[in-house]
Amino acid sequence: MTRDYPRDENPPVTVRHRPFALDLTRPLGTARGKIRSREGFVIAVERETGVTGVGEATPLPGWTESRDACATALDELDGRAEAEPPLESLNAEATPAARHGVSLALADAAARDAGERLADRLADGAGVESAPADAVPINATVGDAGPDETATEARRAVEAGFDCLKLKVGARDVDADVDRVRAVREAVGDAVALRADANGAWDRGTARRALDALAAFDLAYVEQPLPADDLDGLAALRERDPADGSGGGTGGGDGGGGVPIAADESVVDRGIDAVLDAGAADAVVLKPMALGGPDRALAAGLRARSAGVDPVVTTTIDAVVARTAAVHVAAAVPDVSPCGLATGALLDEDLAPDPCPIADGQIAVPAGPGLAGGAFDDLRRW
Ligand SMILES: O=C(O)CCC(=O)c1ccccc1C(=O)O
Ligand SMILES: [Mg+2]
Repeated sequence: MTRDYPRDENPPVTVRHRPFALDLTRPLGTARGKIRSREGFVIAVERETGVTGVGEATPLPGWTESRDACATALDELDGRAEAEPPLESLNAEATPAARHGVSLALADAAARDAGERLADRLADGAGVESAPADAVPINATVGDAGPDETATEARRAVEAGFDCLKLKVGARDVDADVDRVRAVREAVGDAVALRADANGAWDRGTARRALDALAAFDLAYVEQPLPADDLDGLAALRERDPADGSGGGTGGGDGGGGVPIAADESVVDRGIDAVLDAGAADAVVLKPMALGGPDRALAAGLRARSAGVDPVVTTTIDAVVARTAAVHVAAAVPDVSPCGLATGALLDEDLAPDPCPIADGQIAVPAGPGLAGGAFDDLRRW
């Protein structure tokens, strides 16, 4: 028999986890090095009602805790039946991936028990009034390669229906990146939105030079042109003074005719409030795995939105469970900008078939209950 629990009361759960390792089809080149493989944990929490929720903790060192630290945090929860949500013992700053995995599994279980989609559950919990979308706009992710290969990849993405592309920059000198961006713009034409992600590679002078040179290519934004902690530098690149009385992040435009700025690593390292308060960004990139869970990523997105800053949800090249969760998070953000959720094809293999079809530059939000109905049932049993 299923017992109903009021939504704020958490029934006892038993937590389990097991490791996985997945290779990328080919390494994703970034200014911070190549991502070649992803190692993480599938989490299952079983409620007293008999319902099992599934989650994923896939740490990416540099963005989250190490694999060992994640394993240690999860080991401490394993097999324990708890009346209190085990989330209390997981620190979102110290072990964000572990907290992500457990909070996702708990939310999946709660949504399944309630017969709701995860997106609806998340939106409800965060006080979002509008109903989550059934599909979310996405960008294609184009890695670091020479101009010809980058342009070919970009053209292929457009042929596949994408109208927003994000390319990695910052691993080469500025002139080489300008050549790559020019090659892509010429290959795809003016109707496609282009983003460039420097992953914090530039110093202030280089960033200024890069933005001036890239201004010719009508970029939707440059992501993390400066190191994560240089919030004042980011604010200055927007050509607006955060202390001029207009407040942080109220503009939502490009702050003075230049290239708009997005913050990614800054949100992880300094927190969403510091980024918004500093007026450091026109857009913020939110990675649920690095921010400690779908709930925390959604909360950050809503804070950004109310400060006039555009939220964008992306993955850390996660396996299918966490990618699907990120799709639900994005769906719960009203009018979300194109999100970096088309990363499944970067993996050579996966934990389960992908329940989120991509078409016409959009990714579908799976019907519930929970993450994706029965799609991950094999992952609940081991
Ligand atoms: O945003 C995307 O298109 C995909 C996600 C992505 O680029 C990424 C993936 C892993 C680690 C860092 C990043 C990043 O945005 O910097
Ligand atoms: Mg980024």
